[in-house]
Amino acid sequence: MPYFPEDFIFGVATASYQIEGAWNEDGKGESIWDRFAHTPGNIQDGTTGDVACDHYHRFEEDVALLKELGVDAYRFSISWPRIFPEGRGRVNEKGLDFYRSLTGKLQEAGIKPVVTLYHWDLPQKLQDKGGWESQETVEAFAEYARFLFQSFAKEVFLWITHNEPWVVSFVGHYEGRHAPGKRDFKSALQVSRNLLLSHGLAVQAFREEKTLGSIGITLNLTPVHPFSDSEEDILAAKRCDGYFNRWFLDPLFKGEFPEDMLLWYEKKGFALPQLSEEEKSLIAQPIDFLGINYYFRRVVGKGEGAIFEVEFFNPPQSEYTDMGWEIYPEGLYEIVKRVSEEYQPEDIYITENGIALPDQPDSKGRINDQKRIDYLRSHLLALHRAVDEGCPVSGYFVWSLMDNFEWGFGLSKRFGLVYVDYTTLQRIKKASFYWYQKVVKSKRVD
Ligand SMILES: OC[C@@H]1[C@@H](O)[C@H](O)[C@@H](O)c2nc(CNc3ccccc3)cn21
Repeated sequence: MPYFPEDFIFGVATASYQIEGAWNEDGKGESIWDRFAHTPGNIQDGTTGDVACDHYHRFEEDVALLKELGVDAYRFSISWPRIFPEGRGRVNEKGLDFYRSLTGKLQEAGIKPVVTLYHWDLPQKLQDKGGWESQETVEAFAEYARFLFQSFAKEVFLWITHNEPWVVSFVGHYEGRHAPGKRDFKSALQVSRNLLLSHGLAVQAFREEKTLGSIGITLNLTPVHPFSDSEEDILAAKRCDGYFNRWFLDPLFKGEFPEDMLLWYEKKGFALPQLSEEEKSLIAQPIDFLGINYYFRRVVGKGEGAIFEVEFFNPPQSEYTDMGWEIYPEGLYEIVKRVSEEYQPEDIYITENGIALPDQPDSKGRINDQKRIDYLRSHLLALHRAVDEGCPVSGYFVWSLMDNFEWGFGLSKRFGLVYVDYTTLQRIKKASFYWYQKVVKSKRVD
């Protein structure tokens, strides 16, 4: 029976724009996701995060759910425009008070706060001045981070500078499916560079402020498998591994963007200015842990697609989630092993893993999400194998505590251990809530 170490951290994760609501209350400034969701056509089901789970007003009820779940830690993000409505300068005290109240309730419940500084809700005022393409946002982020390190100097267990810089860069600035909705590969490359620089400045500030806790960054990593063992499919998989994984792993742990990708982008007309020695050191300064968000793998072959010349495949024999993502638990083992061996991070936390399902209450108001239990079990067993083989993994966070606003899909995709009825905002614990409660309590997966 696989037991996790006694001090292994089990938690759940959320993010500010996805759960808080109160989008324009108590002095909060507009974010790029407020603007993006208010723009017709951007969100598949036409909903917004204006109310979402109304966590801003219901956080005490939600902390009570966390306490009942028995988690060791709770990962949430701070809404930058709730603290600095214009991105920098004037502080919104009521915004700061909300997070002080939240961390206070967590402390009372014996739950460790894990804070993500940036989970995609950039102040719109900064976007109006170029957003992540601009040096001003890099500097503003460093100020925002330093302010939070000073304001929560002792309360936070883990600090995560950025959630998934790959998504911010390429889904937000190339694919255009996320805010700010740009479709410009050159912008996406510039954004990825600035996100890394801002991460480095934040880590520097963390060390200077002598803040308690640990600091790291969270990447969404996906194993990339070639569709066949043909030379061209293997090369296509290598290109995708560079695009999805090594583009951020290499600068963070080796101080350089991957050479093969720089050459490929240059060949495609996207020359990126070299990082200076100072920039390389800033980005690659030591961090205390790497956060990994794992959901699925990718299977690719040679294709005619514009920049990457790849085609994606969905293996017919696999099962898929409500997001259309393949269920591939071994991928969690693979990515942890690969990152541990190739990049030697000090520590690893699985900061997100979960599944979207078309959950609905039955005639008795219960939600029997057995498929979510099966997904979480299989991924925890895969993770346990990596831990058993000596990989430095110290914790695991389910995405998500409760159903929430799923970005471009709106409220239609449900990832929660707790169901949210968006007409009444009632929370209903799913079967997976009670299953995970037992795992957290026993540190055992059966
Ligand atoms: O989609 C589920 C979650 C999402 O709600 C979180 O805010 C975000 O951190 C998150 N990242 C992924 C995995 N990566 C990803 C890949 C392509 C598009 C968007 C996200 C899944 N999720």
